[in-house]
Amino acid sequence: MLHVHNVNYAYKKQSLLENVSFEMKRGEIIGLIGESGVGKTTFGKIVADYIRPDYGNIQIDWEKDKPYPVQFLFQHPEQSVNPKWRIKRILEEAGRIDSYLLRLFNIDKVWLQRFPNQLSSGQLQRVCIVRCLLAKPSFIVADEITTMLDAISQKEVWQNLLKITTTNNIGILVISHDRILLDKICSTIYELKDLHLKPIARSVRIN
Ligand SMILES: Nc1ncnc2c1ncn2[C@@H]1O[C@H](COP(=O)(O)OP(=O)(O)OP(=O)(O)O)[C@@H](O)[C@H]1O
Repeated sequence: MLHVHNVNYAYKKQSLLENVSFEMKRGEIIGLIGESGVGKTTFGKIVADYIRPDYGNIQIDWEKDKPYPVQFLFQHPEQSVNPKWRIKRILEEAGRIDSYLLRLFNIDKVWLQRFPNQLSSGQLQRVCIVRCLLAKPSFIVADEITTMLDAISQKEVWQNLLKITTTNNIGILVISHDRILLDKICSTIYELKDLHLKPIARSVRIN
C-alpha cells in the first residue's frame, strides 16, 4: 500500500497542493487528470520521491538496499537516460536484462549497442518502460508516457504494460490528458483542481 498523507507543496511561492491525501494499493490502476500546469507531474514526482513535499509525507514499504518501490516514467524519455551510456548499460543499471520483456516491448537486440540519440522517441520510451520494470517496482507513475506514439503503438504499449503489471501486482498512477484512455484502463480517476485531488465519475468503458 502507498499512502500520501496531508501533502502541501508550493513552487516559487505558487501553491500547487494543499493537504492532499491519497492511497493506492498494489495492482490498482488510478488515473490523474487536470489542466496543464495544475501540478500533476509535481504530484507524481512527490509520490515517486523525486521531490520532497513542504509538509506531509509518503508512507510505503521499502527495503533500503533495493531500488525505491515507486518508479517514475517521464513523458520525454530523453530526460531520464544518460545520453553517454549505451542502451545495454542503461538497462543493466536497473537489473538483469530479461529477453521476455525485450520481446514484449519490441526492443531489437541490435539497439542494445546504440546510444539514446540513435533511437526514436517512441523506441526510447519502450526501453525506459523495460528499464522501469527491471527495477521490480511495486508502483509506477506513468506521466503522459505514450503521447509521442501513434494510436496503434499506444494501444500495444498499454496492453503489454498492463499485462505485466497485472501479473506482478504493480499499481500504476496514470497521468494523462487523454480521458478516453483513463476511462478504459483505470478503476478510479482523480482530477487535480484548486490544489486538491477530487475523484471524478468514470464514463462507460469503451472497448
Ligand atoms: N522544476 C520546475 N521548473 C519550473 N517550473 C516548475 C517546476 N516545478 C513546477 N513548476 C511549475 O509548477 C506548476 C505545475 O507544473 P506541473 O508540471 O506539475 O504541471 P502539470 O499539471 O503536470 O502540467 P502539464 O499537464 O502541462 O504537464 C507549473 O506552473 C510549473 O511551471
